[in-house]
Amino acid sequence: MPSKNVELEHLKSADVVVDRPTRAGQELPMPKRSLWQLFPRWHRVAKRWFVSEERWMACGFVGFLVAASLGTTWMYVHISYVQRNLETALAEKEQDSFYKAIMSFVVIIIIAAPLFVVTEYVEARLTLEWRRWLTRDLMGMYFANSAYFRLHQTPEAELDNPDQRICEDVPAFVDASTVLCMGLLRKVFNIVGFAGVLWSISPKLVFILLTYCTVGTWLTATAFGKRLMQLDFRLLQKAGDLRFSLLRTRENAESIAFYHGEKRESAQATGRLDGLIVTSRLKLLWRAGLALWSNCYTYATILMPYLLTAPAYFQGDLQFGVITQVGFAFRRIETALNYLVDKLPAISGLAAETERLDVLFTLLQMHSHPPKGDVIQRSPDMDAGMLLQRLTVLTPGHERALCQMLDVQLLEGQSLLIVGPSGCGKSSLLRAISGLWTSGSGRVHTPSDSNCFFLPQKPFMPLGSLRDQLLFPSGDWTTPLGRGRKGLMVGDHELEKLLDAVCLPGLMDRLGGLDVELEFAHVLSQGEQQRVAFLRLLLHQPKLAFLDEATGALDTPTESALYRLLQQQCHTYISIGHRKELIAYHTHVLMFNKSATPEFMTAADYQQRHM
Ligand SMILES: Nc1ncnc2c1ncn2[C@@H]1O[C@H](COP(=O)(O)OP(=O)(O)OP(=O)(O)O)[C@@H](O)[C@H]1O
Repeated sequence: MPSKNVELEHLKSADVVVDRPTRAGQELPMPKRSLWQLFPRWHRVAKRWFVSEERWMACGFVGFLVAASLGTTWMYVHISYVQRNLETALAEKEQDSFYKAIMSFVVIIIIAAPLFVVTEYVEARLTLEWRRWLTRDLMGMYFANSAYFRLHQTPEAELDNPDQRICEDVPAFVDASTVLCMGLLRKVFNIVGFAGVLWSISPKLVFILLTYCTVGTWLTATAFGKRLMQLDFRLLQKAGDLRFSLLRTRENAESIAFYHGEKRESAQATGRLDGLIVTSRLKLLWRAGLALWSNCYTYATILMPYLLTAPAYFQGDLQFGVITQVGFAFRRIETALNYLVDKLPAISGLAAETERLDVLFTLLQMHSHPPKGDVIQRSPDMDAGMLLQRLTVLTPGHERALCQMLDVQLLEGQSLLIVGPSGCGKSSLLRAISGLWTSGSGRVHTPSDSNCFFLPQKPFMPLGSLRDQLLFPSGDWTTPLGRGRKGLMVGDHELEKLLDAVCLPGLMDRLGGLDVELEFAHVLSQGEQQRVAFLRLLLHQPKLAFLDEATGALDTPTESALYRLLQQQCHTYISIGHRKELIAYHTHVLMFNKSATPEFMTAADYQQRHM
């Protein structure tokens, strides 16, 4: 795996916007690449499915579509000859040839009708299966090794709206790639097929047409392509920012309502909407310019076949049907050669989606593997207890050392209280021990991950029933395709007893049973959520538990009751807390001070010195 710095350099040198959701009105730098330079990036994203375990399915779909396109082109070439015979027969009043040509038409229609339907179906299936695979691939990387968390830790590698990239950019990328690639393939076949037809009539026609269309395509891509792509990129970003701002309002509805912060939030969302509209207006103008140029360019080609073939017809060197055939072939080649011009808006949209997905893939690849090199080493090799050896913890961007050269040994049955002023680095130490933060040095020895349990400051309430809340992160979970299960089977009676134990008697009845599904993050108070989280800890019976101000919202008697339970059921634990009453439930104390070298001592020593 390339080193993090090399990959970040790659992102920077690519002029990619790697930023958090933007402030209203804030103008972001846009990619400076031309459309042609984006091809390697498109290829990098597109090929993933075609080299995956599903490559046979992917290649099968593509193989069928290539064969169907060849068949379709052959049919169109055939139609041009049938039409030529038909019109010559009409002009020369030859009945037999006329009806023969009509019969040929009927045969072609009988073959073409089902072929078109099947081709359309296979193309749609290809798009669907590709989207399914790519979305799963991205989501797999997003959830692997806590990449969803790490993505937002270092400022230089933070990117805007990953959810939008996964949910909206993937289908748009897959749709546009399929439509454009298959369209391009058909056009190439058309060019080859009809250039042959034209060549057999007059090679001069082929040269004139090729020169005209090549110059036209180059002019269009240069004048409009880059600018449209940049605008598409900015539009996607602004749409994501607007959605992000509304999402944050929903997530923090209560706090915003208490603060009466709606004016500011609404102004911010409106500002983002305005930015989106301004960019959309600009894009409309550029698209109108492109349409004007394309129209002039295309209409000029209508007259060309007549002007080029009429002199030979007037001299009696060409049949009447040949003029129509030349017009037909000319139009098909011209449309094929102008494909890139016609599809420029779609191509610029695809370019923007490619850019955004490629950056997401690069960052996820960087974060979805455990980091190597100069980082904190973790060894999940202890049966119980914890050992920190010469541990130095830095903030993810290496701006600040939060603790240096820390040595701590905690044996089975011992417990540690981490104390210190707000912002000194207590939670960060737990992040480093759990492996979420890796910047720094030294070694952390703990029991295996499945034998450790972390209670964060803010309990997470997953979507699901009350039972799901209590068993999280284990228990059953439902997906549209069925139910999944991860260990831990607990009876209703036992859950009820545990609810009583964590001072939540009657919660089950109050909410309507264990299987009722509610928005628990809103229905339960902060303290109730902390007690539910505490129940999870008791249920999982870890060998080592970490509690980051996990009882901060509770009154002192309830907090004491929970800690007594913890002492009985989980003998080795580490807590962060500000209340002095907590010392009674711990054997040791780690005290952070201003020097970034925390002091490790017994609880008795701490009490002697500070109380
Ligand atoms: N992702 C980050 N990048 C840079 N600095 C960070 C990041 N996250 C936290 N910090 C900084 O690290 C310092 C320690 O934060 P931490 O959350 O560990 O404090 P704490 O001691 O647990 O505080 P509190 O008691 O208020 O919870 C803070 O100054 C914080 O601003």
